[in-house]
This record gives sequence, C-alpha cells and structure tokens, in this order.
Amino acid sequence: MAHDGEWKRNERPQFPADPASYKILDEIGMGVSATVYKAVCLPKDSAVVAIKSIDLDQSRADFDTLRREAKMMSLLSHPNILNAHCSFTVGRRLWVVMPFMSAGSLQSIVTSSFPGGLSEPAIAMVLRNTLLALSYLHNQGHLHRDVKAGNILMDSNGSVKLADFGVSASIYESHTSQGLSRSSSSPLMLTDVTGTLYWMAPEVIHSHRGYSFKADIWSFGITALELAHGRPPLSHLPPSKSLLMKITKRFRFSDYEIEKHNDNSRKKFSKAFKDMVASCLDQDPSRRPTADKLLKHSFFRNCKGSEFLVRSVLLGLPCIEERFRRSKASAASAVSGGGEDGDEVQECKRERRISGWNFNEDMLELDPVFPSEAVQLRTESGELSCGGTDESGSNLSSPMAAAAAVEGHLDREAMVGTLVVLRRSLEDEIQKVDYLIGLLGLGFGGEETSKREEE
Ligand SMILES: Nc1ncnc2c1ncn2[C@@H]1O[C@H](COP(=O)(O)OP(=O)(O)OP(=O)(O)O)[C@@H](O)[C@H]1O
Repeated sequence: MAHDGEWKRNERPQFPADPASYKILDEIGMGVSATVYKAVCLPKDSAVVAIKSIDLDQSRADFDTLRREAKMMSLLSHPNILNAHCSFTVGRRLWVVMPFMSAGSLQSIVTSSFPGGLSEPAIAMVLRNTLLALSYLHNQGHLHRDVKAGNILMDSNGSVKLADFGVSASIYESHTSQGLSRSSSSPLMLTDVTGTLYWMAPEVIHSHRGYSFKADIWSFGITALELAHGRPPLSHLPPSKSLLMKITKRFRFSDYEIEKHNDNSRKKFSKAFKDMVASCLDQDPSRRPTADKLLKHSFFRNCKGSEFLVRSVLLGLPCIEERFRRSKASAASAVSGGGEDGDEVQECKRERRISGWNFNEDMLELDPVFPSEAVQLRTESGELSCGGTDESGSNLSSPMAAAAAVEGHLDREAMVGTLVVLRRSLEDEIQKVDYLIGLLGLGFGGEETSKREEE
C-alpha cells in the first residue's frame, strides 16, 4: 500500500498518515463514493476518529482536486468547521482521518429518529451553527458547494460542524480556468456543475452562466426544508424530473407547501421560518441574502444553547453504528423486495434516493427516464415542454425533455417533428438576441457572436 508523503507534510502533523496506525472498529456511514468508519488511532492512545475512505476511481472529484481542497481546508479554522486531522492514499483510496462526531450527520439523525422533521427551535440551532461556518467560509473566499443535512455533523455535546469539503472551491484561486469564468456581476464565477442534485441551486444547473456564494445559500434553504420535513423538496421525484422542475417551474417555497398539502401531512411553520427559507430560495441569486445577513434574521434571534440540542435531539437516539446497521439492513431488504414492513421499505428507498444520487453532466444525458414521466412532459398540444422558458427567455427545458422522451422510447417520428420545431424556435431566439444587441449598439465580432450562439 502506498501513501502520499507530500500530502502528509502539508497537513496537521499530530495524526500519523499511515494506515497501520489505525484500527477500524465499525462502519458508520456510506456516501456515493465513500465509506466512513469509526476507528482508533493506536499511537495516539487509541483516540477515536472517523475515517472517510474515498474510492478515487468513483469519486466525482479527481485526485488533484481532492488534494488541493485538503490543503486549502487545512488552512481554515473555525469552531463550526470540521477539519481533517490528516489524509493519505491507501492504494486507490483516499483516507481522510477526522474527528469522530459521535451523533453523525443531521441526515442520519433525522432519517432514523425524526422522519417528519425536527422542531423549529432545533432547526434554528443547527442552521445558525451552519451559517456561522458558511459566513466564515464565504468571507475567506470559499464556497462549500455541497451544503445538506448529510454534511452537517453533530457531536454528543450538541456541537454542530459543517463537513465534507470534497467539492468545495475557492473563488479567488485561478488554477482551474475551466471551472471559472468572468461575469459582469462578479469578477470570478464558478462554472463547473458540482454538488448534490436536490440541493443544487438553479444557477449551478445552468452552470455556463456562472455561480458564486449565493449557490450555497440556495442549498442552505433546501437544507432548512430537509430538516423541517425529513427530506429535501422534490426528492420524491426521480432526479431528472426534479431537475426539470427546478429549472423550468422556478421552484419556490410555496410549491413545497402545496406538495405537502397534497400529502395531507402539512406541518405548520412560523412566519419567520417561511420568510427565511423563501429568501434563500429566490431564483435570482443577487436577491438571496448573504450568510452574514441571514444570521441577523429574526428566525435565529432566540436560539437556544447546545444543551437544548442534546435534550431535544440526542436523548434516546440510537448510537451511530446501530443506526447505520439498521439503515443498511432495511436498504438490503428493499433491494431484494423482501421487506415486510412497507413503511420501512419506503423509508429505506427514500434514504437511498437522497444520499445515493449525485448530479453530473453525463448523468443529465444518461439518467433513465420512465415512459410515464416522459409522457407527462407533453403539453396538451402534443409538444414537448415543461413550462417553457428560463430567466433569459430561452427554452432550455425542451431539449432535455426531448432527451427524456427519447430515453422513454416515445414515438421517434413525433420526436423528430418536435425537435425540428425546437430548433426553429432556438433560431428565432438567436435572431431576437442579435437584433437586440444591434439595437443597443453592442455588436460583437463574428467570431464572438458564433461563440455565443454555440453556447
Ligand atoms: N466525522 C464523522 N463522524 C461521525 N460520523 C460521520 C463523520 N463523517 C461522516 N459520518 C457519517 O457517515 C455518513 C456518510 O458520510 P459521507 O460524507 O460519506 O456521505 P454523504 O455526505 O451523506 O453523501 P455524499 O457521498 O453525497 O457526500 C454521514 O451521513 C454521517 O452520518
């Protein structure tokens, strides 16, 4: 087994970067490309640690990105941010050794013990701590890019930390010209699509336009709903459809309320909570508040101390090893179809849906769409559409809807007809934009125009 000496030197020195120094005790979590273990560090008096073992062949971030983020994170220091002790490679896996947060993630807590969601005072406490971490990160020029309950960890004393910086990025770094672009509203904007779909801001999905700190604020708003309802909005839909809804229907807090109403399980929330969430879920990133501003929101005014979280959330909670064993067992029975308890199977499917899907551009093209779903994409006139236009007025949804229909094996001839109509409407849009550019006297050179058309 090989380990990476150079990496070792750049990180906190007190924990050995050597797999032989650790004894694995139990499996406590599983993400898309990683398994998390409870372990002890033998030369450190068997101090308990968590080890996240990331499969480098499956990870959405490449090795260099992970290494860069680890270096970057080792420079950050905040009580609400979980820093790794050290990280090193073990064969084709990256081991990230971190403090053991004995209550695990909020996602695991909510799924196992609060399927209907946490109380508002508990949500406020968790979110306030998360905001403190985000405010620090943003002020240091970093985006987290994967804010969700699965990445908010809690310790037995009720302390809350934001973790998992596998896809975080520095807005000030200039190393990835590919992932950064300039725009008029902000000097540097990120353009690579990363994060987890249900929590992803619309502008991240439209990544060619660029996004910045406010993308974390959107995910923060989704996380608030996740803590309040036990799952993120739209997670009952297949990912492809959630994506379509988000970029075409301009998903708002009220949509979620309607969705819950239809479920006959509507939960009452305070005006302050609704207002706070709605401000985070503004489609226009510039209208979303900053983390600093959100901290001053009335929802966070009377936050209780961490003892409150211990009493109201952690008391009676099964240990993390036990919770993981149970969720694994119910996942296995759901897969084999042998589960006897229908609710448990549903719960397990839900869990897998939430934590088991990461968005990337390939997936957008390849995600299987079920025939019934594709049919729903048709309007009454028979054309493929999901509500039409995005902020810029261009019909971005339709090519995806078309792709979805192809996946759903709809009538190919009808599809070709639809695609021809679509093409024509795109040409119209280009003409309109060119006309406006001409009117405003902002003529581009030929090369520039064709580049824009291509985009
Ligand atoms: N430092 C830690 N201490 C205790 N438990 C942890 C720690 N890190 C992770 N876990 C547990 O392991 C689970 C899986 O974590 P992981 O970061 O791999 O996945 P995720 O964030 O849920 O999914 P994704 O792969 O999409 O990031 C978490 O939900 C949490 O319960």
